[in-house]
Amino acid sequence: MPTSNTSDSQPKTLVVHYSAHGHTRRVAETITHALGADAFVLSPTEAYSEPELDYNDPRSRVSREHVDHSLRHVELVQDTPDGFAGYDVVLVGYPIWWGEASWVMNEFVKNNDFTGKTVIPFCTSFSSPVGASARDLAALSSTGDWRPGTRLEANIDAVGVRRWLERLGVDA
Ligand SMILES: Cc1cc2nc3c(=O)[nH]c(=O)nc-3n(C[C@H](O)[C@H](O)[C@H](O)COP(=O)(O)O)c2cc1C
Repeated sequence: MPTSNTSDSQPKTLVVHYSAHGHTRRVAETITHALGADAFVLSPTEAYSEPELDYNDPRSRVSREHVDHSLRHVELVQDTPDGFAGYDVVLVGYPIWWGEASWVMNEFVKNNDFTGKTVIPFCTSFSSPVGASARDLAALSSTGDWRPGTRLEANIDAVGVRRWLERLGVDA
């Protein structure tokens, strides 16, 4: 449930993320605390097990989804955060999978109306840059003011979060 965003003059901010192994979760939690924002976690109806996430196994779930885009429909327990219409700024965090945004994000992006919202993508990865991942998510959504995506380090702190958003010119 919403915990903050008490002042009416402040933009109302939501941090949405998916994380398979906790790195993106850690960043999302840092951002949430730094901004006094609300949080929403994307949960696949069928959660990925460790063997299913094994990208070295060509038969694993994630490897098959990588090769065959028709398998990438990942149903979510909840597509739309409670009170979503009331948020001004939505930060969207995901891990990089094979250079792309984890496709767990796709249903969230496709099934929500971002009209009037500033959307700020961020990712974590082993080493890959954000690349086209954020632009690809923006292209999936026909609504919202999507800002450039940024790869963040898992150990980013509150000062780093503020610097990042200042660079983007975002008041969150
Ligand atoms: C299926 C899969 C594919 C991945 N592909 C890449 C990749 O192309 N480049 C990269 O730098 N890291 C890749 N990684 C590593 C993750 O992006 C990285 O560990 C990320 O921080 C994980 O975030 P999470 O712990 O929130 O899931 C991949 C991980 C998985 C599970």
